[in-house]
Amino acid sequence: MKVAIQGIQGSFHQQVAHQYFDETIEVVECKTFKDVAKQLAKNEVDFGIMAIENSIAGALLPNYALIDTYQFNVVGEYYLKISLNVMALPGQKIEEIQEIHSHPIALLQCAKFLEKHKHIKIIESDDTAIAAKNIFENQTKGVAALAGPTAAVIFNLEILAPEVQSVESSITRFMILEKEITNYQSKKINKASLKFQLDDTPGSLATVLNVLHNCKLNVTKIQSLPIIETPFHYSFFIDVVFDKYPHYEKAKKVMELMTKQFKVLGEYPLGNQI
Ligand SMILES: O=C(O)C(=O)C[C@]1(C(=O)O)C=C[C@@H](O)C=C1
Repeated sequence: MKVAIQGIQGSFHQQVAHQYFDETIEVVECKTFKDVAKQLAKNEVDFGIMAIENSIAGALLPNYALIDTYQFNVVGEYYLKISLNVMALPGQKIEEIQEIHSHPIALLQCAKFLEKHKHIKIIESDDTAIAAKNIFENQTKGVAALAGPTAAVIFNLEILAPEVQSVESSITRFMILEKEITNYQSKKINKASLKFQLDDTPGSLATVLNVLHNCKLNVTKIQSLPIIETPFHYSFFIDVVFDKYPHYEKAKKVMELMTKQFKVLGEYPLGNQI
């Protein structure tokens, strides 16, 4: 089975791929999330994995847009604890570090640390592990990477400052994507990701939320995304959790009538919350 991820060996996406599936899968490394989408769209891989939100840095909005425009199906989700560490070639002190390289979402998670070390220049990289790999391959002194502990082991780097995320518990939620739904998922479905638009009239969103409440659905996330063709109008992306599938089916029928462009992005089992 082939699974496309953004990042290389030692990245958080790679960890998720092996933990969600198993060690036997073939991981297809991509430079960008767009490349992950292209691989999946061309049927080059069976699944794609995309980070969708982090508990400190917030939503990865471009990934909402990719999942929507490529019409992928969300077939699962995975929550991973993110431990970010400052790592560099062995024998250096934090005072000697002039640059720190990492994925932009990882950098955002460490804003407090970076604020305290103003002498360090912040440079964005494609993923956390590639930042570590570049230091190792070029044997660059004075440069650190912000990455997970596995990257330090793989690329022989020393951890100068462990766990520098702004709060101890940083968790990223990842979406497991398929182009066409297969029957891989045999677990109970109790979560759904939905998208819709509304007329810009008073109470239109409140009415939808009331329907969800009346149908005993718990809204776990609501995200709006601009409709780029009509400035300051938005699409809504909502995640709901439910005990009984018929309750969700009822809500879905009402929402199909009440909203515009209603779309189910995926129905899947709620991931294990950390
Ligand atoms: O750079 C990595 O290691 C990734 O897997 C990417 C990514 C992200 O896209 O948010 C994954 C989890 C962390 O939140 C930080 C970075």
